[in-house]
Amino acid sequence: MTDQHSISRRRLLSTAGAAGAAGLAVGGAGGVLGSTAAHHSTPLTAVGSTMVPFHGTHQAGITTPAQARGHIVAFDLAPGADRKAAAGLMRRWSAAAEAMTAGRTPAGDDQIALDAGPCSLTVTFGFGASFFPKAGLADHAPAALVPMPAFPSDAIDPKQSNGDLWIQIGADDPLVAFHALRILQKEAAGVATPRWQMNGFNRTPGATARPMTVRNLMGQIDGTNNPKPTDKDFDAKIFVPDKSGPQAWMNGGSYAVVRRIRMLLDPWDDLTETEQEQVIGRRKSNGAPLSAPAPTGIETTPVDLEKVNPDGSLAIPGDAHIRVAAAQSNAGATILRRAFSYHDGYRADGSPDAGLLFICWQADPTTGFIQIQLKLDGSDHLTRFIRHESSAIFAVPGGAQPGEYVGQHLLEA
Ligand SMILES: C=CC1=C(C)c2cc3[nH]c(cc4nc(cc5[nH]c(cc1n2)c(C)c5CCC(=O)O)C(CCC(=O)O)=C4C)c(C)c3C=C
Ligand SMILES: [Fe+2]
Repeated sequence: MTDQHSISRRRLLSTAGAAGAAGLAVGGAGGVLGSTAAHHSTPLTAVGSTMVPFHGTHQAGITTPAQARGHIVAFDLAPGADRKAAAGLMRRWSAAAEAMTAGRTPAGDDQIALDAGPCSLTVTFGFGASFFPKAGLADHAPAALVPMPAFPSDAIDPKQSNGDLWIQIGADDPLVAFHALRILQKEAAGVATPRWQMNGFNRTPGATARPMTVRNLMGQIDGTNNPKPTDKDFDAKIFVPDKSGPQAWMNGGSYAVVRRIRMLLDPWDDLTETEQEQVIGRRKSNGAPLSAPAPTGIETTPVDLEKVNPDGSLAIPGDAHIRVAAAQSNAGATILRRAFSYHDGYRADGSPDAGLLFICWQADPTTGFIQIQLKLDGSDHLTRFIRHESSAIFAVPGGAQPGEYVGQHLLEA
């Protein structure tokens, strides 16, 4: 097991999928924080000094606990940029990401994150389907990187969707996250241009009395029933199994499905709390499933989809989100959800332009997100309170080893 995986896994387990209040601090004199740590006369806090290693079997930012700040950005290759140019860009991006995630200053630094530690910074890189023909690598395009089907309730903006290259940045400090975004955008000059960019957030570590699963902007505890790295079939469901041949470059990788989902918060707020709980199938206060009697039910109480109320009705309604999305309702389909909330101001009608930057991870999008969304769209009560407005699927290769860059096995195949 790699350092990255072991640190991430321990943090994930210690916080039950929540943003950790105090991650593993890896720093101090002579530690991995390097030059930035040396500037500090007093030690950094746990939030500042927590480091998620860049190198590993899998890229960081997949099993890493939710971070307080996120940026996702898609780029298109510039006209004439070929495989060699793309390889140079991935090499520069990886070098900058490795330095910043270790708390060191990258080449061409602009001092935005000066004084801060790595703050759990992760940088995750992916390739969209349109990348492969442009880079002369059509024969290496993974079969799993299928076009996203159009779902009946979709309201997708193509300009805010897809893209040749994708970066997900997460950190527990907004300046550290922006710094990474700015450095990586500057490195792309002449090779790739931003296509779309979105900003998200989660709880700040330490904001709650104990580490908790995050709440979304509808006020629900969100992320409870995610698969855990300790689950027997976790790796098989979330990561691409090793193979040989032209797609071996995806060994240890995963597929990211990205959906910007606006929440219709005004109609949602018109519901009573009980009605809201019926939409999801869990209590808002503590996340307990509606099949667990209050007050004994807690967030981790197993869901009982068969449970009936004394009046004969289902305890978890037939159209409740957790029933329709459950693996049992979708031939075992399993995804790892790792979202950020967003708020981009107000729409013309005065309603908040806010919701979820829904990012989920799986070994194969067809048997993951697509399988579940085919069921949700139409039969999930939550559909009436959300709009899917942008969409993308990215092939996210395995992590780089020291001395390598992300995507090297593709670009130098
Ligand atoms: C296609 C997959 C999914 C989409 C799109 C989606 C959107 C979405 N979900 C919430 C809020 C919650 N989701 C919860 C559970 C849950 N959601 C999905 C899948 C999608 N959600 C799954 C597979 C599950 C787990 C189901 C189970 O087996 O129990 C929950 C409950 C708590 C939890 O387990 O995380 C909430 C709350 C929103 C607001 C949203 C779109 C904006
Ligand atoms: Fe959900």
